[in-house]
Amino acid sequence: MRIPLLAGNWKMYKTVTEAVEFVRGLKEALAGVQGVEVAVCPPFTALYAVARELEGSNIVLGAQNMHRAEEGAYTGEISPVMLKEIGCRYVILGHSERRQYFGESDEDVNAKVKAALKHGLVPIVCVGERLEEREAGHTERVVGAQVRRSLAGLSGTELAGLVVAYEPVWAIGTGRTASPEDAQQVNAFIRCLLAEMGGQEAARQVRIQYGGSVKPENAAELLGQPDIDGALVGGASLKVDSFGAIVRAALRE
Ligand SMILES: O=C(CO)COP(=O)(O)O
Repeated sequence: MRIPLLAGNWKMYKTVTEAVEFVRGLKEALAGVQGVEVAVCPPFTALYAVARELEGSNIVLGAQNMHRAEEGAYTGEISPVMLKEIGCRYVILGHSERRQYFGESDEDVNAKVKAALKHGLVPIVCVGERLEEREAGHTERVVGAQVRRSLAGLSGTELAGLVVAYEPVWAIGTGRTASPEDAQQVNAFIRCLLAEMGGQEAARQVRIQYGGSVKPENAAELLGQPDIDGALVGGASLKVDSFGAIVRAALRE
């Protein structure tokens, strides 16, 4: 059984004060919740304070990005060692906003994935097609290439332990969600590909999330699909009520 992972990607939202206040509310809202894993991924500045606030709770911590090197002269960057020490379990890698605005390639993502695994962080590796690619019928070709390149050179055991997030770019922050059937189809395709890359057992274990305008109203149907093992939530993860409702939708499924 794959335990669904509901992760909130806060992007560049919330000061330290706002983050701590939010997490206090979320802890209360999710007290006693079991059977799903819940993670929050605040901006770097709030990680330390949020980590302290989460101690002893059923919510875990993730970061939104990292550098591939352990340390070095890379002004403005954060290393996997730093994230691990602060208490992160997850790190989002290759988010489409990183690819689009910061020029991250699949090769960059691959190097970061390997560095994350080396330091005991679980990567949440994001893939997804743009609107024109979907409309041209190239979704599987684009997503397939991203998966193959971003996860190249990993063993079956390594693949089994990570998380892939299918996030169609046209559904991010637009209010436009992939239909549950479309999302299921791509997630199942990714799982097949991972079976080719790392074997059936790895494919059976790896968790594949869906992301892109997930909200309380559509969460249950998306999370009810057999190959959707949780959600990577942007906007709706910034409010306790909406994120809590999405977590509860996963519990029902
Ligand atoms: O990019 C996302 C999560 O990583 C999705 O963002 P929205 O949920 O705001 O569409």
